[in-house]
Amino acid sequence: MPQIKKIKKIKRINHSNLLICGKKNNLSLHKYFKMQHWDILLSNQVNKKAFIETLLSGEAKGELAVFKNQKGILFSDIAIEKFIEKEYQYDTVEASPESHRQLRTFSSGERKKEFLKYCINQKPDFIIFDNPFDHLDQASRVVLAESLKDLTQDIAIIQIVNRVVDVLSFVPNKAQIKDNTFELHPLSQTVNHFKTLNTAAIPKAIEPHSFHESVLIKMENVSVSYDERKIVDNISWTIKQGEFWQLIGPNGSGKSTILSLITGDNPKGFGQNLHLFGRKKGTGESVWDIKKQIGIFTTSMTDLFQKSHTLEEMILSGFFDSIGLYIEPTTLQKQTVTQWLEVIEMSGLRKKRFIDLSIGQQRVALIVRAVLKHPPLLILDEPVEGLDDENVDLVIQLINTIKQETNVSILYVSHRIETGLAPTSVFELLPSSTGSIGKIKYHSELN
Ligand SMILES: Nc1ncnc2c1ncn2[C@@H]1O[C@H](COP(=O)(O)OP(=O)(O)OP(=O)(O)O)[C@@H](O)[C@H]1O
Repeated sequence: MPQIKKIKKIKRINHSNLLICGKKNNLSLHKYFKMQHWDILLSNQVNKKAFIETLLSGEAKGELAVFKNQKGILFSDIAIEKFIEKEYQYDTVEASPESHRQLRTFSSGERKKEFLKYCINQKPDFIIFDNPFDHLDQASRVVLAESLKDLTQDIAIIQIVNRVVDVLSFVPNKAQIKDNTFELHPLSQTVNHFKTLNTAAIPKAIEPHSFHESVLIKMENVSVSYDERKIVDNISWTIKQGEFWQLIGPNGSGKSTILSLITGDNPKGFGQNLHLFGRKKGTGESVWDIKKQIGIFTTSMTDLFQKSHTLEEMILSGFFDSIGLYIEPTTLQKQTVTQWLEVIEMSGLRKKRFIDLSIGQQRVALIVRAVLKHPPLLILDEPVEGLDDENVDLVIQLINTIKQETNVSILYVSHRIETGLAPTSVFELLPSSTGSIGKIKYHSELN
């Protein structure tokens, strides 16, 4: 933004501030003079944690040096998780004292709202928002964007995003950071040409799975209540072999609840008309009977692989459903992983530690691990959250290829509709006062 415009804006803020407050001391004028709002697009190559540290510790350089000696606070999913853990551990209510409720009892959207109030109460000079729109449904996104816009009247904001679509139009200063020099570059809106995966040769399953019926999951009039509050009401849904479903629904509509029924983890499935891989829930099946039919990716799985496993070992461990590699893999298993690494173009990284890979590489590798045995059902729970546009593109290519080249059924859960993703069916949860009802929004038999 040209300097002249910035000065005009600063003058206006000072003026309105004087009108509202009657008087302002020099310190406040100084503060308002420095108030700048930034939107920064970060590639996944950038060490985000380190970048945020530089901002909070006042070590940022160049144009961001304005935040030196200012009190900053971080608004992020990790900060919220830490709060939830702390409140749970000490049995306290800190983030939302007026509600007398712990943060964990709120839905994702509500948590963000409560935590934002908490951040504002700390009276910071600036707040860093790390991908604040992740995990939010469309309506909650609009509400949060409005709150951020209002907030810019009083507190400087620095929004850090990984996707161009999340850049806010009302934030005047925009830049992108491409590497760990943290150097600011002008934000380019041009369409990038991303890498194309070599997806022609997806390795076949070493052993065909043992489940051959066409219906994998069948729920009829399934309902779940918590504390006498109905969450999902009379859900009927069938998932068949080879289908590609996307499960959508606003925050709190019950998507995770439905997933936990499908994975056999939710005891509320007992006594209901719920059939998992040919068996009615609660007829003596073991959790293992269900788990072995499912390959799963959730973002929290990344944290499981924090030791010094190499990329190759991490993927190989998928054959044994273990977190580390404790059994010597067979030659065939090693060959299969070698082939997969070629598909995802990561052969050169096979001996690199998984934790040293970029977040996008980790994500692709974890999805490969989940699909390694060609399970009847692959569950992908928000697989592109936190990724930049380039890595989103890679993950979507991989998912579409799994659909085209294998008979694995895919259940993809996300708030975002990705333009490149091609689910053939969509199941939607629609909240009501008596729990969410389920609706097949779209279903193609041509799988
Ligand atoms: N164990 C539980 N005890 C009490 N309430 C619960 C429990 N698990 C989920 N809920 C409530 O059930 C509702 C649905 O939650 P669920 O996590 O299934 O929704 P979701 O669609 O996955 O939400 P989001 O998109 O925000 O992750 C929420 O109001 C949640 O607070």
